[in-house]
Order: sequence, then C-alpha cells, then structure tokens
Amino acid sequence: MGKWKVGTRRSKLALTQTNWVVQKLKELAPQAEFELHEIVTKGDRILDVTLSKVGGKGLFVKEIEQSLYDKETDFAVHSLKDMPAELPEGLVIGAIPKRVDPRDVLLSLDGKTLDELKEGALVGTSSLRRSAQILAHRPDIQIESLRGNIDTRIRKLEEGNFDAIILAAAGLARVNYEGNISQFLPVEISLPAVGQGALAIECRADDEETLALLKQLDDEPTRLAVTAERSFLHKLQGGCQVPIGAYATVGEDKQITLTGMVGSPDGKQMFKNTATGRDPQALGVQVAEALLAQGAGEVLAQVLRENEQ
Ligand SMILES: NCc1[nH]cc(CCC(=O)O)c1CC(=O)O
Repeated sequence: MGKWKVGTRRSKLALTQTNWVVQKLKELAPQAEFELHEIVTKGDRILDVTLSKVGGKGLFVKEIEQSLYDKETDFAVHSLKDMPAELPEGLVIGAIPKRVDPRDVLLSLDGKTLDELKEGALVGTSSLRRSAQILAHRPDIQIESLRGNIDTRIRKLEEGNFDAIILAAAGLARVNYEGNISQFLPVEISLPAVGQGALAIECRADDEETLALLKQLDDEPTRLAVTAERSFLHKLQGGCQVPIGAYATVGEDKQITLTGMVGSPDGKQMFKNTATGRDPQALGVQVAEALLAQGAGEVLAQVLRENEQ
C-alpha cells in the first residue's frame, strides 16, 4: 500500500471535508498513508470582491488542479458545487461519496422562517441563485451581498448586519454548526446549486492506483444524480456564479428525476422544468433544452453581460 499526497484548501470546511475522506479511506485501506498539502486558491485571496465579477468559474479549484498535474498531489477533495461543469483534460472525478442534505437553510437570530420575516427584511447572500428564488417567493425582501467563509458569514449575522442569511445545510453540518438555523428551505422554494451537498474527489485520469483506492468511496445514486445536474449546467454553459439551480433524485429502479431552474437575479423571471429518465447526460440536456425553449437563454445572457461590466 502506498502513500498519497492530498491537496486541500485551508478553510475549516475544506479541511473538515478532506479529513473526513482521509478517515474513510484509512478504514478501507488501513495500510495506506496520507499527507495533507494545503493550497491557497485565487478564490481564497479575493473574498472581499464580488466573486461573480471576477469570473467565478473554478476559482477555488484551479491551483489545486495544477498541483495534481505537477504530481505534487495525487488527489484533492472539493465541494462538488465549486467544480466547473467541465474538467480539464487529464483529470477526472475519481469518487463521489454519498451526498448529504442538499438543501439551503435560512439562519436568523430570532428563529423566523422565510414567511415570518418582517416586510422588507434584509437577507444576506451573494448567490444569484439564492436571491432569485428568495425574491420570487418574497418580492419585498432586500438582498445584500454576504461574502466570506462560513464562520465569517455567521459572525456577520450575529453582529446584527442582517435579519437572516442563507447557507448550505451541508457546509453547516460538516463544521458541526447547529446554532441559528431557523428553516431548511424546501427545494420547491430554493432549488439547490448543482452538486450541493456532495463531495468530488479529483485525481489524474491515468492514475490507476489512486482510482482503485477512491472507487471504494463512490456512491452510484449520488453519481447518477449529480451527473444529470452537471449535464444540465454544462448545456446552459453555467459556472457557479449564475442563477441556475438543479436537483436530481434516484429511485430504486435507477430512474433519475431532475428538476432544473434558471431565474433572473431579481426573481421576476423564473423558469423550471422536471423530467425523468435513465441516462443522466441526456436527462440534463433535455431539462436544459426545455428551459431554453421557455426563454431562459435570454436571462442567462443578461446576467453574463452584467458580470462583464
Ligand atoms: N459557495 C461556497 C460553498 N461551497 C460549498 C459549500 C458547502 C455546501 C456544499 O458542499 O454543498 C459552500 C457554502 C455555502 O454555499 O453555504
């Protein structure tokens, strides 16, 4: 059994996720040794600028992928939702472990749910996907940008800067946060980001030994679901800074049900479609084409134009 060099970002969430994966691999391969390599990414360095304006695609993964190419590391653990729809040549997702709760959660200091927030309440999020869906449900709400890692965002809520903020349930669960969660937003209100709640373990496509190790952590239903979601995202040419959401579930018969959405950041236009199928790639394309036929392409083009300004 060999020794593996593992690339990870330095944030608490990234380290927790990486350590979780390493722990699981140690259980499966007790002889294997693992060495963590902490890597600072562009996304970590520019957290105070609006990420959507610096071209969000893969901001948190680029340097980590370079270290895989350079063989400074052998695999890296990412939040799947931070991964661009297309991987660079020569790299693959070696394993997608079983997904945890994919939902968004609302955090507020007084325990109010989305429907209970006062008229004109101030909600912090920098996600266009979240703002589109919150405003579609509660047009009176004011959305303000909220950046930083999970700790920073929660601190800004606690300091009284917002009536509520929105974060991913998965990230909070991974750092064991149980504080001011006031509502798990149903996916009918807030369709999650593509891949939310899932991890992706990336490695070199030709590294058979690492692929064999990682394969043991792969969860087939999760892989089918996120493959459909990522195919949908890819067809819409979306990165992580576009108002796109998707969520797929897989039945016992391996039937995949995928819902996709595109919304304008102000929530005034909202396109959704749900379809079922067995081929995840084809299903993603089918749902994307249904949204494009409804006019979603124009909304996406508008967001891209605004990001370029
Ligand atoms: N956008 C940043 C990000 N990337 C991954 C997670 C954690 C949740 C996950 O793995 O899906 C978060 C935090 C959040 O959106 O609240």
